[in-house]
Amino acid sequence: MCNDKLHQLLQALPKCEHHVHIEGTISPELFFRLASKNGITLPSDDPAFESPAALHARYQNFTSLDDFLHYYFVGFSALINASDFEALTYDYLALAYSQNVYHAEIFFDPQAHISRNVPYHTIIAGMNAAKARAAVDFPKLSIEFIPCLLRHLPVPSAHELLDELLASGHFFDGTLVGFGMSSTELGKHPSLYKSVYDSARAAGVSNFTAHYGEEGPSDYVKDALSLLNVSRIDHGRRSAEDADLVAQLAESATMLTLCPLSNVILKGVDRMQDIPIREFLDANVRFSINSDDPAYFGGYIQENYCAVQEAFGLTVDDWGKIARGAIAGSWCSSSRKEQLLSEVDNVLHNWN
Ligand code: HPA
Ligand SMILES: [Zn+2]
Repeated sequence: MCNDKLHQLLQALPKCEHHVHIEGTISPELFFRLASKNGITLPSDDPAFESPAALHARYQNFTSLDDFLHYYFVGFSALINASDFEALTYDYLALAYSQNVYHAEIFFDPQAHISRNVPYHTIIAGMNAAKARAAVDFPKLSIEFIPCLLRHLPVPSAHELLDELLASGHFFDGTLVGFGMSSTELGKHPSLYKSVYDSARAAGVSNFTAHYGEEGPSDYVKDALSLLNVSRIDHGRRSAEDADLVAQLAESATMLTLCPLSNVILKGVDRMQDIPIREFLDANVRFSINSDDPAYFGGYIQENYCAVQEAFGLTVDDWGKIARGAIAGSWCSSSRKEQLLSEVDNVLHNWN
């Protein structure tokens, strides 16, 4: 919780979360509980897996994205049944709603489940069950799901994933709202995935995003825009290193889904103040503020908003711009955007 006087506004502000990996919401406690229930053997060669407290402690010392990803993917091993995915998703939605998230677009990584013989339909059954319960319990919250291809796996595996997703029909019945990619960035140039994105687009998928500019250079972001035709970039922090790219992002209204605590914890920046929040605001680059993998990075969306406020001392107008930009960049209907905008306007109006 931040001490800034804007804290109450930041809590009350209706929020859109566009960058949260559902598997990144598994706390050490839930991981141990599910692993025990499902009879999963924990890695015996790493003292971090001796207890939830030891795992928490290890999460304070990530050295890089790939160092984190090792623990992130071990976390997957505890997720076996639809009920596990339902519990994970519902718990995230409950917490997000308590922080006034009104629109959540949630990533998940099917390849890393299918390869463990957990079928795609098991994941979706669990997440959909959570979504159905949330529709009753959290009436102001809209929820979308976005599968991510994993870049540490061979490219043919991404094509296989796309084939399975297309065969499910889920891009066209409202189950999946778009397509993204994540995992290791360095060495994974967008050109490697052009054929996957082209195939998805040719099959009728709309709404594309990709993680770039987290560890990788601004050229990766530029090339993702031109080669993959994405309308969003996840992270995109390093775009600020290229003034022409910043102008292009502003001109095209491409949204960056920034994850401030993630960048600090994974050592992408030394300090929160090094994230180019002020530069993006001044250049009219649209961005949202997100939690990424909140169980690993020490905070959900509210803690990210507060950390940004503490580092940058933003004004009410700045927050209005961020909140409205996040709505405009959301993958929801224009009538839903109108509703979200009026919720934001209500809160801002009453604040002034
Ligand atoms: O921040 C991230 N970057 C890349 N891959 C990821 N998978 C989960 N979180 C991340
Ligand atoms: Zn991410």
